[in-house]
Amino acid sequence: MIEIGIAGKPNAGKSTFFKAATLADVEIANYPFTTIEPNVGVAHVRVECVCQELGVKCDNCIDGWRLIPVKLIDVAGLVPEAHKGRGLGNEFLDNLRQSEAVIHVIDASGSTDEEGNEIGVGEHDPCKDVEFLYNELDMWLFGILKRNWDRIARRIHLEKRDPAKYITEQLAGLGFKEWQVREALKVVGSDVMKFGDEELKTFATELRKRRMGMVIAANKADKAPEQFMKKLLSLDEIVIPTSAAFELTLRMAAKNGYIKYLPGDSDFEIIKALNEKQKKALEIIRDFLKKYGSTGVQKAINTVVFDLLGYIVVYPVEDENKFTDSKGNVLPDAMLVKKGTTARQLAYMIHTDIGESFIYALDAKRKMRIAEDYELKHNDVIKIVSAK
Ligand SMILES: Nc1nc2c(ncn2[C@@H]2O[C@H](COP(=O)(O)OP(=O)(O)OP(=O)(O)O)[C@@H](O)[C@H]2O)c(=O)[nH]1
Repeated sequence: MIEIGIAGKPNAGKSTFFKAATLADVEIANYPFTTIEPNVGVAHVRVECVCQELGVKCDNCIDGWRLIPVKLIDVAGLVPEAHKGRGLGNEFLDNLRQSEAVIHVIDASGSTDEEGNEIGVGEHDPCKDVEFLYNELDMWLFGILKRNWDRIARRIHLEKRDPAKYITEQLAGLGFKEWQVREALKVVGSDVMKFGDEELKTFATELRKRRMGMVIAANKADKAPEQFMKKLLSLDEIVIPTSAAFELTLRMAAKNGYIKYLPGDSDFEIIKALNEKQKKALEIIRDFLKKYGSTGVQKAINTVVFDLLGYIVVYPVEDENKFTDSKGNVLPDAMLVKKGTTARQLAYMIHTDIGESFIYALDAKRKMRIAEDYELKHNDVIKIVSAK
Protein backbone atom coordinates (compact mmCIF):
# COMPACT_ATOMS: atom_id res chain seq x y z
CA MET A 1 0.00 0.00 0.00
CA ILE A 2 1.21 3.53 -0.73
CA GLU A 3 2.62 5.13 2.41
CA ILE A 4 2.41 8.87 3.01
CA GLY A 5 4.09 10.63 5.91
CA ILE A 6 2.40 13.44 7.82
CA ALA A 7 5.07 15.76 9.18
CA GLY A 8 5.34 19.21 10.63
CA LYS A 9 6.32 21.12 13.73
CA PRO A 10 4.48 20.47 17.02
CA ASN A 11 0.95 21.86 17.29
CA ALA A 12 0.55 22.43 13.55
CA GLY A 13 -2.34 19.98 13.52
CA LYS A 14 -0.77 16.69 12.37
CA SER A 15 -2.70 14.52 14.82
CA THR A 16 -5.93 16.27 13.93
CA PHE A 17 -5.22 15.80 10.22
CA PHE A 18 -4.30 12.16 10.83
CA LYS A 19 -7.35 11.50 12.96
CA ALA A 20 -9.68 13.24 10.51
CA ALA A 21 -8.20 11.35 7.57
CA THR A 22 -8.23 7.97 9.28
CA LEU A 23 -10.74 8.43 12.08
CA ALA A 24 -8.27 6.51 14.20
CA ASP A 25 -8.19 7.12 17.89
CA VAL A 26 -5.19 9.35 18.58
CA GLU A 27 -4.88 11.83 21.36
CA ILE A 28 -5.55 15.41 20.34
CA ALA A 29 -4.26 18.00 22.72
CA ASN A 30 -3.16 21.56 22.70
CA TYR A 31 0.45 21.11 23.77
CA PRO A 32 3.62 20.04 21.96
CA PHE A 33 4.49 16.37 21.57
CA THR A 34 1.05 14.81 21.79
CA THR A 35 2.24 12.39 19.17
CA ILE A 36 5.08 10.49 20.77
CA GLU A 37 4.91 7.20 18.92
CA PRO A 38 4.49 7.09 15.18
CA ASN A 39 0.91 6.47 14.28
CA VAL A 40 0.03 4.43 11.30
CA GLY A 41 -3.48 4.44 9.90
CA VAL A 42 -5.46 3.91 6.78
CA ALA A 43 -6.90 6.82 4.82
CA HIS A 44 -8.40 6.79 1.34
CA VAL A 45 -8.11 8.50 -1.99
CA ARG A 46 -11.44 9.41 -3.55
CA VAL A 47 -12.06 8.85 -7.26
CA GLU A 48 -15.06 8.51 -9.54
CA CYS A 49 -15.79 4.81 -9.86
CA VAL A 50 -15.60 3.44 -13.39
CA CYS A 51 -19.02 1.77 -12.89
CA GLN A 52 -20.71 4.99 -14.04
CA GLU A 53 -18.86 4.96 -17.33
CA LEU A 54 -19.62 1.27 -17.82
CA GLY A 55 -23.27 1.69 -16.85
CA VAL A 56 -23.20 -1.16 -14.34
CA LYS A 57 -24.35 -1.28 -10.75
CA CYS A 58 -21.51 -1.72 -8.31
CA ASP A 59 -21.62 -2.32 -4.56
CA ASN A 60 -18.06 -1.18 -3.95
CA CYS A 61 -18.54 2.56 -4.22
CA ILE A 62 -20.55 5.23 -2.44
CA ASP A 63 -22.79 7.28 -4.72
CA GLY A 64 -20.36 6.66 -7.56
CA TRP A 65 -17.27 7.50 -5.50
CA ARG A 66 -14.64 4.89 -4.97
CA LEU A 67 -12.47 5.07 -1.86
CA ILE A 68 -9.10 3.35 -2.21
CA PRO A 69 -6.91 2.79 0.86
CA VAL A 70 -3.51 4.37 1.40
CA LYS A 71 -1.37 4.26 4.52
CA LEU A 72 -0.73 7.40 6.54
CA ILE A 73 2.03 7.70 9.06
CA ASP A 74 1.82 10.51 11.57
CA VAL A 75 5.43 11.24 12.47
CA ALA A 76 6.32 12.62 15.85
CA GLY A 77 7.12 16.27 16.56
CA LEU A 78 9.81 17.99 14.62
CA VAL A 79 11.65 20.96 16.08
CA PRO A 80 14.45 23.04 14.55
CA GLU A 81 17.70 21.07 14.59
CA ALA A 82 15.96 17.73 15.10
CA HIS A 83 18.69 16.26 12.88
CA LYS A 84 21.13 17.08 15.69
CA GLY A 85 18.97 15.17 18.13
CA ARG A 86 16.84 18.04 19.48
CA GLY A 87 13.25 17.28 20.50
CA LEU A 88 12.56 13.77 19.38
CA GLY A 89 15.56 13.97 17.11
CA ASN A 90 16.18 11.66 14.25
CA GLU A 91 13.44 9.31 15.21
CA PHE A 92 10.89 11.21 13.19
CA LEU A 93 13.14 11.29 10.16
CA ASP A 94 13.70 7.56 10.37
CA ASN A 95 9.94 7.14 10.32
CA LEU A 96 9.85 8.69 6.89
CA ARG A 97 12.07 6.06 5.33
CA GLN A 98 9.15 4.05 4.01
CA SER A 99 7.07 7.01 2.88
CA GLU A 100 6.77 7.80 -0.80
CA ALA A 101 5.83 11.41 -0.10
CA VAL A 102 5.07 13.77 2.72
CA ILE A 103 2.15 15.98 3.59
CA HIS A 104 3.78 18.84 5.43
CA VAL A 105 1.20 20.24 7.82
CA ILE A 106 1.95 23.86 8.66
CA ASP A 107 0.07 26.25 10.89
CA ALA A 108 -1.08 28.83 8.35
CA SER A 109 -2.71 30.91 11.07
CA GLY A 110 0.71 31.78 12.50
CA SER A 111 -0.54 31.08 16.03
CA THR A 112 2.39 28.86 17.02
CA ASP A 113 6.06 29.78 17.09
CA GLU A 114 8.74 27.72 15.35
CA GLU A 115 8.88 25.30 18.28
CA GLY A 116 5.10 24.88 18.34
CA ASN A 117 4.35 27.02 21.39
CA GLU A 118 1.10 28.94 21.25
CA ILE A 119 1.19 32.65 20.45
CA GLY A 120 -1.39 35.04 19.02
CA VAL A 121 -2.88 34.47 15.56
CA GLY A 122 -0.68 36.08 12.92
CA GLU A 123 2.42 36.38 15.11
CA HIS A 124 4.56 33.83 13.25
CA ASP A 125 5.10 33.85 9.49
CA PRO A 126 4.13 30.33 8.30
CA CYS A 127 6.26 30.67 5.15
CA LYS A 128 9.29 30.25 7.42
CA ASP A 129 8.07 26.77 8.37
CA VAL A 130 8.05 25.57 4.78
CA GLU A 131 11.84 25.64 4.36
CA PHE A 132 12.42 24.24 7.77
CA LEU A 133 11.29 20.65 7.01
CA TYR A 134 13.41 20.66 3.84
CA ASN A 135 16.43 21.77 5.87
CA GLU A 136 15.90 19.08 8.47
CA LEU A 137 15.55 16.38 5.84
CA ASP A 138 18.60 17.62 3.95
CA MET A 139 20.76 17.79 7.04
CA TRP A 140 19.62 14.35 8.15
CA LEU A 141 20.53 12.91 4.76
CA PHE A 142 23.79 14.82 4.73
CA GLY A 143 24.65 13.21 8.10
CA ILE A 144 24.05 9.73 6.70
CA LEU A 145 26.06 10.45 3.57
CA LYS A 146 28.95 11.94 5.51
CA ARG A 147 29.17 8.95 7.85
CA ASN A 148 29.39 6.56 4.91
CA TRP A 149 31.10 8.58 2.24
CA ASP A 150 34.76 7.67 2.72
CA ARG A 151 33.96 3.99 2.44
CA ILE A 152 31.54 4.42 -0.48
CA ALA A 153 33.84 6.69 -2.50
CA ARG A 154 36.85 4.44 -1.93
CA ARG A 155 34.98 1.36 -3.10
CA ILE A 156 33.66 3.13 -6.18
CA HIS A 157 37.19 4.18 -7.01
CA LEU A 158 39.05 0.95 -6.22
CA GLU A 159 36.51 -1.49 -7.59
CA LYS A 160 35.55 0.73 -10.54
CA ARG A 161 31.89 0.57 -9.61
CA ASP A 162 29.10 2.50 -11.28
CA PRO A 163 28.60 5.31 -8.73
CA ALA A 164 24.80 5.67 -9.04
CA LYS A 165 24.24 1.93 -8.84
CA TYR A 166 26.60 1.43 -5.92
CA ILE A 167 25.25 4.37 -3.90
CA THR A 168 21.68 3.14 -4.44
CA GLU A 169 22.67 -0.31 -3.14
CA GLN A 170 24.58 1.06 -0.18
CA LEU A 171 21.74 3.36 0.88
CA ALA A 172 19.03 0.78 0.19
CA GLY A 173 17.25 1.54 3.46
CA LEU A 174 16.46 5.05 2.24
CA GLY A 175 14.49 3.85 -0.76
CA PHE A 176 16.26 5.73 -3.54
CA LYS A 177 15.77 4.71 -7.13
CA GLU A 178 18.92 4.46 -9.23
CA TRP A 179 17.75 7.18 -11.62
CA GLN A 180 17.24 9.55 -8.69
CA VAL A 181 20.81 9.02 -7.55
CA ARG A 182 22.12 9.31 -11.09
CA GLU A 183 20.33 12.61 -11.71
CA ALA A 184 21.38 14.02 -8.35
CA LEU A 185 25.01 13.09 -9.03
CA LYS A 186 24.84 14.90 -12.37
CA VAL A 187 23.84 18.12 -10.63
CA VAL A 188 26.77 17.94 -8.23
CA GLY A 189 29.15 17.06 -11.06
CA SER A 190 32.81 16.30 -10.24
CA ASP A 191 34.33 13.05 -9.12
CA VAL A 192 32.81 11.35 -6.06
CA MET A 193 36.31 11.04 -4.60
CA LYS A 194 36.47 14.82 -4.44
CA PHE A 195 33.17 15.33 -2.62
CA GLY A 196 33.64 17.52 0.43
CA ASP A 197 30.93 18.77 2.79
CA GLU A 198 29.61 21.32 0.30
CA GLU A 199 29.20 18.75 -2.45
CA LEU A 200 27.63 16.26 -0.06
CA LYS A 201 25.14 18.88 1.12
CA THR A 202 24.16 19.68 -2.46
CA PHE A 203 23.94 15.98 -3.18
CA ALA A 204 21.67 15.48 -0.14
CA THR A 205 19.35 18.29 -1.28
CA GLU A 206 19.18 16.97 -4.83
CA LEU A 207 18.46 13.46 -3.58
CA ARG A 208 15.73 14.66 -1.23
CA LYS A 209 14.05 16.67 -4.00
CA ARG A 210 13.77 13.57 -6.15
CA ARG A 211 12.99 11.07 -3.41
CA MET A 212 10.55 12.92 -1.22
CA GLY A 213 7.77 14.82 -2.92
CA MET A 214 5.87 17.17 -0.71
CA VAL A 215 2.45 18.72 -0.53
CA ILE A 216 1.92 21.51 1.95
CA ALA A 217 -1.28 21.49 3.95
CA ALA A 218 -1.79 25.13 4.94
CA ASN A 219 -3.71 24.09 8.02
CA LYS A 220 -5.85 26.13 10.40
CA ALA A 221 -6.90 28.01 7.26
CA ASP A 222 -10.18 28.60 9.11
CA LYS A 223 -8.47 31.19 11.28
CA ALA A 224 -5.54 32.18 9.11
CA PRO A 225 -5.07 35.85 8.22
CA GLU A 226 -5.84 36.49 4.56
CA GLN A 227 -2.35 37.82 3.82
CA PHE A 228 -0.73 34.61 5.13
CA MET A 229 -2.91 32.45 2.88
CA LYS A 230 -2.08 34.64 -0.12
CA LYS A 231 1.63 34.47 0.58
CA LEU A 232 1.56 30.69 1.04
CA LEU A 233 -0.44 30.13 -2.13
CA SER A 234 2.01 32.22 -4.13
CA LEU A 235 4.99 30.03 -3.15
CA ASP A 236 6.52 27.75 -5.74
CA GLU A 237 5.12 24.72 -3.89
CA ILE A 238 1.95 22.64 -3.96
CA VAL A 239 -0.06 24.34 -1.21
CA ILE A 240 -3.53 23.23 -0.18
CA PRO A 241 -5.55 25.26 2.32
CA THR A 242 -6.90 22.87 4.94
CA SER A 243 -8.88 22.83 8.10
CA ALA A 244 -8.18 19.50 9.72
CA ALA A 245 -10.35 20.55 12.67
CA PHE A 246 -13.37 21.17 10.42
CA GLU A 247 -12.80 17.88 8.60
CA LEU A 248 -12.73 16.07 11.92
CA THR A 249 -15.98 17.73 13.03
CA LEU A 250 -17.67 16.80 9.76
CA ARG A 251 -16.50 13.19 9.86
CA MET A 252 -17.62 12.80 13.47
CA ALA A 253 -21.00 14.36 12.68
CA ALA A 254 -21.39 12.07 9.69
CA LYS A 255 -20.31 9.03 11.71
CA ASN A 256 -22.91 9.85 14.37
CA GLY A 257 -25.64 10.28 11.79
CA TYR A 258 -26.14 14.04 12.05
CA ILE A 259 -25.10 14.94 8.54
CA LYS A 260 -24.62 13.38 5.15
CA TYR A 261 -21.04 14.09 4.14
CA LEU A 262 -18.42 12.27 2.15
CA PRO A 263 -14.80 13.39 2.70
CA GLY A 264 -13.90 15.83 -0.04
CA ASP A 265 -17.48 17.10 -0.51
CA SER A 266 -18.03 20.80 -1.01
CA ASP A 267 -21.16 20.76 1.17
CA PHE A 268 -23.13 18.56 3.58
CA GLU A 269 -26.75 17.93 4.44
CA ILE A 270 -28.14 17.99 7.97
CA ILE A 271 -30.23 14.84 8.49
CA LYS A 272 -30.86 14.80 12.24
CA ALA A 273 -32.10 17.46 14.64
CA LEU A 274 -29.31 19.65 16.03
CA ASN A 275 -29.30 22.27 18.78
CA GLU A 276 -28.64 25.92 17.96
CA LYS A 277 -24.99 25.76 19.00
CA GLN A 278 -24.31 22.74 16.79
CA LYS A 279 -26.13 24.36 13.88
CA LYS A 280 -24.10 27.53 14.25
CA ALA A 281 -20.82 25.57 14.33
CA LEU A 282 -21.77 23.71 11.18
CA GLU A 283 -22.76 26.91 9.40
CA ILE A 284 -19.27 28.31 10.05
CA ILE A 285 -17.86 25.17 8.45
CA ARG A 286 -20.27 25.53 5.53
CA ASP A 287 -18.94 29.04 4.88
CA PHE A 288 -15.40 27.64 4.85
CA LEU A 289 -16.41 24.95 2.33
CA LYS A 290 -17.97 27.63 0.13
CA LYS A 291 -14.79 29.67 0.22
CA TYR A 292 -12.25 26.88 -0.34
CA GLY A 293 -14.32 24.18 -2.07
CA SER A 294 -13.67 21.59 0.67
CA THR A 295 -11.85 21.21 3.98
CA GLY A 296 -8.76 20.32 1.93
CA VAL A 297 -7.89 17.11 3.80
CA GLN A 298 -9.14 14.78 1.07
CA LYS A 299 -7.71 17.07 -1.57
CA ALA A 300 -4.26 16.89 0.02
CA ILE A 301 -4.30 13.08 -0.02
CA ASN A 302 -5.58 12.91 -3.61
CA THR A 303 -3.02 15.47 -4.76
CA VAL A 304 -0.15 13.47 -3.30
CA VAL A 305 -1.24 10.21 -4.88
CA PHE A 306 -2.34 11.40 -8.31
CA ASP A 307 -0.51 14.65 -9.05
CA LEU A 308 2.71 14.24 -7.13
CA LEU A 309 3.30 10.48 -7.30
CA GLY A 310 1.54 9.89 -10.62
CA TYR A 311 -0.67 6.95 -9.72
CA ILE A 312 -3.65 5.84 -11.81
CA VAL A 313 -6.53 3.50 -10.97
CA VAL A 314 -7.15 0.21 -12.74
CA TYR A 315 -9.80 -2.43 -12.13
CA PRO A 316 -8.87 -6.10 -12.52
CA VAL A 317 -11.82 -8.41 -13.30
CA GLU A 318 -12.29 -12.08 -14.15
CA ASP A 319 -15.40 -11.77 -16.32
CA GLU A 320 -14.86 -9.22 -19.09
CA ASN A 321 -18.55 -9.06 -19.96
CA LYS A 322 -20.04 -8.55 -16.53
CA PHE A 323 -16.95 -6.84 -15.06
CA THR A 324 -17.00 -9.19 -12.07
CA ASP A 325 -14.78 -11.56 -10.16
CA SER A 326 -15.58 -15.28 -10.09
CA LYS A 327 -18.20 -14.70 -7.38
CA GLY A 328 -20.19 -12.15 -9.37
CA ASN A 329 -18.87 -9.18 -7.40
CA VAL A 330 -18.95 -6.17 -9.78
CA LEU A 331 -15.61 -4.30 -10.06
CA PRO A 332 -14.28 -5.95 -6.90
CA ASP A 333 -10.92 -4.16 -6.82
CA ALA A 334 -9.68 -0.71 -7.64
CA MET A 335 -5.89 -0.77 -7.70
CA LEU A 336 -3.51 2.15 -7.54
CA VAL A 337 -0.61 1.60 -9.94
CA LYS A 338 2.10 3.92 -11.19
CA LYS A 339 1.69 5.48 -14.62
CA GLY A 340 3.66 3.31 -17.02
CA THR A 341 2.73 0.00 -15.34
CA THR A 342 2.28 -2.71 -17.97
CA ALA A 343 -0.37 -5.45 -18.20
CA ARG A 344 2.24 -8.05 -17.26
CA GLN A 345 3.38 -6.04 -14.23
CA LEU A 346 -0.24 -5.76 -13.12
CA ALA A 347 -0.49 -9.55 -13.28
CA TYR A 348 2.50 -9.76 -10.93
CA MET A 349 0.93 -7.23 -8.59
CA ILE A 350 -2.23 -9.30 -8.35
CA HIS A 351 -0.21 -12.41 -7.59
CA THR A 352 3.28 -13.67 -8.40
CA ASP A 353 1.77 -16.92 -9.71
CA ILE A 354 -0.49 -15.01 -12.09
CA GLY A 355 2.45 -12.95 -13.28
CA GLU A 356 4.57 -16.01 -13.88
CA SER A 357 1.87 -17.95 -15.70
CA PHE A 358 0.60 -14.88 -17.63
CA ILE A 359 -0.72 -15.73 -21.11
CA TYR A 360 -2.38 -12.49 -22.20
CA ALA A 361 -4.48 -9.61 -20.96
CA LEU A 362 -7.77 -8.26 -22.15
CA ASP A 363 -9.08 -4.72 -22.15
CA ALA A 364 -12.58 -5.46 -20.82
CA LYS A 365 -14.03 -2.14 -22.00
CA ARG A 366 -13.07 -2.70 -25.62
CA LYS A 367 -13.05 -6.51 -25.40
CA MET A 368 -9.63 -6.50 -27.01
CA ARG A 369 -6.49 -8.44 -26.34
CA ILE A 370 -3.63 -6.24 -25.23
CA ALA A 371 0.10 -6.86 -25.36
CA GLU A 372 1.96 -7.74 -22.20
CA ASP A 373 3.89 -4.50 -22.44
CA TYR A 374 0.73 -2.42 -22.91
CA GLU A 375 0.89 0.56 -20.56
CA LEU A 376 -2.23 0.75 -18.44
CA LYS A 377 -4.39 3.84 -18.52
CA HIS A 378 -6.46 5.44 -15.78
CA ASN A 379 -9.80 3.58 -15.41
CA ASP A 380 -8.74 0.58 -17.48
CA VAL A 381 -10.70 -2.57 -16.67
CA ILE A 382 -8.39 -5.52 -17.23
CA LYS A 383 -8.79 -9.26 -17.34
CA ILE A 384 -5.60 -11.26 -16.97
CA VAL A 385 -5.58 -14.67 -18.57
CA SER A 386 -3.03 -16.97 -17.01
CA ALA A 387 -2.29 -20.69 -17.00
CA LYS A 388 -3.24 -20.88 -13.32
N1 LIG B 1 -8.53 26.32 14.22
C1 LIG B 1 -7.96 25.15 13.96
N2 LIG B 1 -7.30 24.49 14.93
C2 LIG B 1 -6.73 23.32 14.61
C3 LIG B 1 -6.76 22.77 13.31
N3 LIG B 1 -6.09 21.60 13.31
C4 LIG B 1 -5.64 21.42 14.56
N4 LIG B 1 -6.03 22.43 15.37
C5 LIG B 1 -5.74 22.61 16.80
O1 LIG B 1 -4.34 22.77 16.97
C6 LIG B 1 -3.90 22.13 18.18
C7 LIG B 1 -2.79 21.15 17.87
O2 LIG B 1 -3.30 20.10 17.06
P1 LIG B 1 -2.63 18.64 17.01
O3 LIG B 1 -3.34 17.91 15.95
O4 LIG B 1 -2.55 18.03 18.37
O5 LIG B 1 -1.14 19.06 16.53
P2 LIG B 1 0.16 18.17 16.23
O6 LIG B 1 0.83 18.80 15.08
O7 LIG B 1 -0.21 16.74 16.08
O8 LIG B 1 1.03 18.39 17.51
P3 LIG B 1 2.13 17.42 18.22
O9 LIG B 1 1.45 16.16 18.51
O10 LIG B 1 2.48 18.18 19.42
O11 LIG B 1 3.26 17.27 17.27
C8 LIG B 1 -5.15 21.48 18.78
O12 LIG B 1 -5.69 22.35 19.73
C9 LIG B 1 -6.09 21.35 17.58
O13 LIG B 1 -7.43 21.36 17.97
C10 LIG B 1 -7.47 23.51 12.29
O14 LIG B 1 -7.56 23.12 11.13
N5 LIG B 1 -8.03 24.68 12.69
